[in-house]
Amino acid sequence: MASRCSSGSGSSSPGSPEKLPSSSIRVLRTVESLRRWRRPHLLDRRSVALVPTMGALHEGHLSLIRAAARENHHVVVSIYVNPAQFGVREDLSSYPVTWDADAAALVKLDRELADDGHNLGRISAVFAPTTAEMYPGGFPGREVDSKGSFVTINPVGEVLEGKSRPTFFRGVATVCMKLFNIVQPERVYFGQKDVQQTVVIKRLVRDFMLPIEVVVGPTARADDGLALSSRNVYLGERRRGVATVLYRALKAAEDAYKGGARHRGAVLGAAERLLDKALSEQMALGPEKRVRFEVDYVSLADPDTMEELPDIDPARGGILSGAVKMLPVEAPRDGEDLGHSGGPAVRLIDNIKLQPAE
Ligand SMILES: Nc1ncnc2c1ncn2[C@@H]1O[C@H](COP(=O)(O)OP(=O)(O)OP(=O)(O)O)[C@@H](O)[C@H]1O
Ligand SMILES: CC(C)(CO)[C@@H](O)C(=O)[O-]
Ligand code: BAL
Repeated sequence: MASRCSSGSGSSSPGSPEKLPSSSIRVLRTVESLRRWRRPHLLDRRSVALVPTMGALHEGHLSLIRAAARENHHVVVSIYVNPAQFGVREDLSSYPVTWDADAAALVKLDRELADDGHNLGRISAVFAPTTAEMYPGGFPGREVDSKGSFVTINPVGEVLEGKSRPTFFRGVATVCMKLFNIVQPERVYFGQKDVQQTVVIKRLVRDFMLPIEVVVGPTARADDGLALSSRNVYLGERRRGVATVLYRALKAAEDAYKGGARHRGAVLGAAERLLDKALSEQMALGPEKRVRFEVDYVSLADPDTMEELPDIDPARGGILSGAVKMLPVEAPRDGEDLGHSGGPAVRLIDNIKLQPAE
């Protein structure tokens, strides 16, 4: 369960660099300190990887760090909850901040990496800046019409997640451009769970000629298939039991594709039927038992543009994706676990890559 913690408590003595407790992982909080750490590695030709995160680390993040350590001499993990990507009515104020648990997870993983002879590198640094550091001209605001130095990647940033969250990809692209310029990584690691984000980042790298390789790691899932996500802590037990509905729906659509369906209606219809049935079953239960959810979208899109597909070209495959809003529990039972911050509505996303079939 996530806990709130206002600041990091790395170990340091006067004059020595701050490190995570009992480790060699440096904690760098300023652009200047990161650059100072980075400079010698530009000269000694040691490769540096960046794994950008917003903290509240889970196995999905750790799997990206493992992949980065296998292929690079140094791994930098950034932990920064970037306000610019949260809409004005989104969950910035309650987003889980779990510095101590994150630090412990990184130290444990770093030992594991050191013991495994197959890795090129380990976790060298955590970059944990403040918003004043990341937005030196002053934070430009979270409104759609806020003025400031933003990076926009359209039209891919306007559809699907971008339609529901109009400032989201502007915030992501802007902060990633900053992180890439600060860290100057050879490789960056992103998760397939946020598939549209990976497409936006690949465009950013291509269109701004950044000398960076974008690596996408597979979605880490719980045993029942739910995609791991920092926001899962909002769910509480009752909604957690139903939260796999989106994954099951996408699986049903994938099964239709694997069974030979190629038309959009036939593929997505399988997902929509599962969602309708699951919602009807929930609504038949009383308010003290049921879980209500709203489907934001279910999509079948081109893997390179995220534009909707009328049919699947089996030579190219496609991306099945969706977003579902799990509504707050209606009639909580005495002592019921409602989740982090009292269990507000929580928007879950997921996707499945339809592999080329021919
Ligand atoms: N289940 C997962 N498997 C693989 N990568 C993941 C998973 N969840 C997140 N990531 C990746 O980790 C990186 C950092 O993501 P972030 O810190 O936002 O975590 P998150 O769990 O996606 O949080 P949120 O609940 O806010 O979406 C992103 O590249 C994201 O795609
Ligand atoms: C890439 C990212 C760290 C940018 O803030 C964020 O969008 C995330 O955690 O996926
Ligand atoms: N993993 C995506 C970050 C966000 O939803 O803000």
